[in-house]
Amino acid sequence: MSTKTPVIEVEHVNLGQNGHLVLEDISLTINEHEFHAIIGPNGGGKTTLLKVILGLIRPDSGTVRVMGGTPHEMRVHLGYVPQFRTFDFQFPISVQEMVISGRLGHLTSPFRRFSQEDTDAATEAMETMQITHLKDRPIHDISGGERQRAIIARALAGKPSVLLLDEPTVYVDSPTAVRFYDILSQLRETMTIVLVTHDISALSPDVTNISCVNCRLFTHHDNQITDDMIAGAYPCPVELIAHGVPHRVVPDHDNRVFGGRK
Ligand SMILES: Nc1ncnc2c1ncn2[C@@H]1O[C@H](COP(=O)(O)OP(=O)(O)OP(=O)(O)O)[C@@H](O)[C@H]1O
Repeated sequence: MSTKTPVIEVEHVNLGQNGHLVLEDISLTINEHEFHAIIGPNGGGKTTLLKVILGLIRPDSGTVRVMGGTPHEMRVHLGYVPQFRTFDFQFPISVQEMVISGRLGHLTSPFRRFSQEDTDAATEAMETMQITHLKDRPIHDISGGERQRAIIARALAGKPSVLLLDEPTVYVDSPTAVRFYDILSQLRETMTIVLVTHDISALSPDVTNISCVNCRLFTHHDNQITDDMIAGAYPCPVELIAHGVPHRVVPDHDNRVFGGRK
């Protein structure tokens, strides 16, 4: 029997923002080499949960362990791909300069220059994301899909053990998203992947685990989106995950839930 090694352990996390409870009693374990999707409606707390895991926001109560340590201690093992819109693409740097900036967490001093190891890691990350041909182009001069790949290459340059991505397919078309998910599936051989998205119609068939967040967390520790997860997390009809989408991971379901409730 294979043993699972937890890399992220969230226990009884509560967090309020501006007097509103955003995360309520969240407990979640993500094991090594999982491709874990965190889904949920807009404003449901997905990004906030990701930031708690990354140690960017402290919960009001509860604990977060990353590879047995605190998120702060283990920061160098976490690769973070924030939402696309948080990047300033007018910054006058090339794709290669952007990608190698993902090595900053590995510098032992802010005054140290990038080493050959840093350059090699950036080169490898650009190869993985298939953007080597763009390396000398200014980042303001490439397409949205290419920018998205550059952001992910930047995270990969840090050689993370866990890659956390926030809405990575929002600005890419369907064929690009499919290629992108193929790359993520390959990356899973060497790292754990945590992907946040509200767009459950575009989930990869290779996702191994799905958790649903809407203040509280609903999960079944596998890759099924079940009636009770949807009923718990989505306050309104969810036809968007329904029919005609290839590779869907929704099992037989109760029309009362999927047809529009509440
Ligand atoms: N810094 C903050 N101050 C006040 N409220 C906040 C802050 N950050 C998040 N919130 C609120 O917390 C809730 C959850 O936000 P969050 O961004 O985590 O949701 P999400 O599920 O990622 O949404 P989306 O799919 O729209 O990106 C929202 O109601 C949001 O307005």
